[in-house]
Amino acid sequence: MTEITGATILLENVTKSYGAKKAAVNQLTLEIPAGKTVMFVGPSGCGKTTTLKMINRLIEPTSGRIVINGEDVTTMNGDELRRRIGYVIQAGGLLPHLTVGANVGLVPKMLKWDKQRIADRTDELLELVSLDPEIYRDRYPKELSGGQQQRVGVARALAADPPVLLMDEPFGAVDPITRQRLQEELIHVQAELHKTIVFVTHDFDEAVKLGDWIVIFNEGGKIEQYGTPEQILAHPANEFVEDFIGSGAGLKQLGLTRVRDVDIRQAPAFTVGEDAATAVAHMNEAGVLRAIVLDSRDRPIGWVTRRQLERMTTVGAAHARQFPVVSDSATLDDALDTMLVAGSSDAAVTGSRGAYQGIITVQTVIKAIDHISADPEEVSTPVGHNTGAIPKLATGENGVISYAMDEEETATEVENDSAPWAEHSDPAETHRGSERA
Ligand SMILES: Nc1ncnc2c1ncn2[C@@H]1O[C@H](COP(=O)(O)OP(=O)(O)OP(=O)(O)O)[C@@H](O)[C@H]1O
Repeated sequence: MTEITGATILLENVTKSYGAKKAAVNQLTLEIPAGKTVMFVGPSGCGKTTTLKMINRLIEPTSGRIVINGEDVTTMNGDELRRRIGYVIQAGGLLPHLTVGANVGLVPKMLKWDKQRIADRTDELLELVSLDPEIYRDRYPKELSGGQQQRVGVARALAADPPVLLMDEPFGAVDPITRQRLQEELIHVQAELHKTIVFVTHDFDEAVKLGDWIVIFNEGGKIEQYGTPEQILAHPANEFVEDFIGSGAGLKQLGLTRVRDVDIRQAPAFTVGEDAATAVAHMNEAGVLRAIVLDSRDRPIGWVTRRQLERMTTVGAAHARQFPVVSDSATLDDALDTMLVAGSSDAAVTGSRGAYQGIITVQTVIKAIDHISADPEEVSTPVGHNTGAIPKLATGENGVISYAMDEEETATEVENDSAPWAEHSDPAETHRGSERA
């Protein structure tokens, strides 16, 4: 079984009123299962950010309770709480006068880790978000692209290994292609780490792509539907949800199938510096006319023809002709898009940390479209409503909570979650002053 390092979050009958106005979030009860990614979507001003920030108490609820892994955190010291919760905002929120390495190592340093441990952790996290530590560790944020800064923001939020990650429109400020890459990387990071991620977005397609669960909010933090992307697309709960999804619901189902779910073809691949004659021999054996060129970290950098290789002594990068690359966590929608934009009928597929997996072709995608099922599996939905009713909670041994309304699976996840929730720290600490409501 995969280890879940995230924590269960329960908002219990939570209300937030700003002054005398109608409540921004009204009597919201919401369960966020451990180790899952839950997306908050809804129209502007419906209370997504308010709800998110009540979880780490950057915004204090007017009433109600917040329970994390069975522990009521509503009245605990807010700074202490935020040290246990990673927080990622748009553009990464990096400190401009600190290097990338120092930004990532900020919280470990505050926790007085020794220098070597901080350096090791920083490099490990930069690798995790696909930034070569040798190249980026000593750069300053302004020397990075928007997408790279955002990756550093994610690395920093993970530095002290918090069980919960709150992400507030983290990819809102980057171009669509970078956004796609960042989304795919987050999927890879989450597949390795199994954090509990709460993610606010304006973009329904992003919610479909990243979410295990999606909460569709209406004004006042009212939950219109809480379900898996498949459930919501196949069975929108009401007109509001239908309107929100928009007209392309059928096409959006393409966004539910990942590259890794379809047939990825193997194609010969050789690393820069390998003996060219041996490579040609392999190609002859396989009966192919072109091969993928990989860098020393197994990442595809382009392709060469057999004829080009015949003129080389070792496989070189110089002649490698670029071609589109998609992650195996990309949706078929994105993969097709990438190939069409590049004018190519195939693309290299990469896995974790950008390593080469094989190739996907337009033909494969078209074939897969025929097999997309419109009938989602039955799964039990976590608790989520605005009636103010609180699920019956029983606190058992070791502060483990169980829900009378809940299914066995969630309760098991809670019990299995032995992550030392109390020992973590918040990498976003230094910028939270400006975020405080
Ligand atoms: N500090 C504040 N003072 C007064 N009202 C506020 C404050 N912050 C938010 N609000 C109001 O609370 C409601 C919910 O705001 P919130 O930022 O949570 O919405 P949102 O769904 O995240 O919106 P968006 O998608 O536009 O970011 C809005 O009506 C907003 O005007």
